[in-house]
Amino acid sequence: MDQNKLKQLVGREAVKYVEDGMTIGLGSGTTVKYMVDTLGEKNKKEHLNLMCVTTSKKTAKQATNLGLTVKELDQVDEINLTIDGADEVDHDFNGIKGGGAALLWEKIVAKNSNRNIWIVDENKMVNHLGKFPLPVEVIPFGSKHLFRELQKMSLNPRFRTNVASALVKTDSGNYIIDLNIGNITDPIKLAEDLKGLTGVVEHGLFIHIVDEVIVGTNDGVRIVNKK
Ligand SMILES: O=C[C@H](O)[C@H](O)[C@H](O)COP(=O)(O)O
Repeated sequence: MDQNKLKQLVGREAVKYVEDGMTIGLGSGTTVKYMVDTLGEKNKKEHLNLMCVTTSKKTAKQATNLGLTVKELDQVDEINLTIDGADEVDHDFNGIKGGGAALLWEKIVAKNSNRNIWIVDENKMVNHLGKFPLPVEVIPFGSKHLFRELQKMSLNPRFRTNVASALVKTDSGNYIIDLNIGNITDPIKLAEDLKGLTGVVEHGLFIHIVDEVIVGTNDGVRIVNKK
C-alpha cells in the first residue's frame, strides 16, 4: 500500500477513539493531517461537542478551518486524549518525534494528556531508535556554542535548514539541531544528558509517554498496547 494510504488508514482508525464531549490533543505532521481531516468530517456529521488543543500553528489552522473548536492549552483543565504521529517507535514504547519541528509543543501537550495514541506506518517501528536524526530544540542565543558542545559529545549535530537554506524556526522561535547518532543504546541516559545542556529547550526523545500505537500495515491496522 502506498504510504499516504497507510497514513490515511491510521488517521481514520484513531478518530474512532474520539468520543463526544472530549478535549482532544491534536498532534502535527503529515499523518496527523489525515486524522484531523477525518475528525473534522466526523465532527460535522455527528455534531459533536469537542474541544481541541493543538501542537503547532499549522494544525491549529487546519482544525479551525474545518470548524473544530481550538483552545489554548491553558484554557482547558485536562486533555482526555492526544493523537499524534511519530518518526520512530521502539519495542519499549519510546519514540523520536520532531521531524516537523513541533516536538516542544507536542511534548507539553502529551505530558498533559490522560492518554496518548500515536499513528504510524510499520516502517517507523524499529528495534533501536536513532536511524532517524534526533531533533533538539535550542534557544538561538549562543546556539553555535551549544552546537560545538554537541560536536564534542560526538553527537554529529546539524542545524536544520529549510529549502531556502535558512535556519528553521519552531513555533516558539527556536532553532532545531538534528543529531545523527545512529543506534541510540540508552535513550534514557541520552535524554538526561541533553536536558542537562544549557540552551537546550527540549529534545525529540519521548520516553514512556505513549500508551498505544496504531500501526498501518499492508494487511490493515495493528494496535500495539503498552505492556
Ligand atoms: O514535529 C513533528 C512531529 O513530531 C510529527 O508527528 C512527526 O515528525 C511525524 O510526522 P509525519 O507523520 O509527517 O511522518
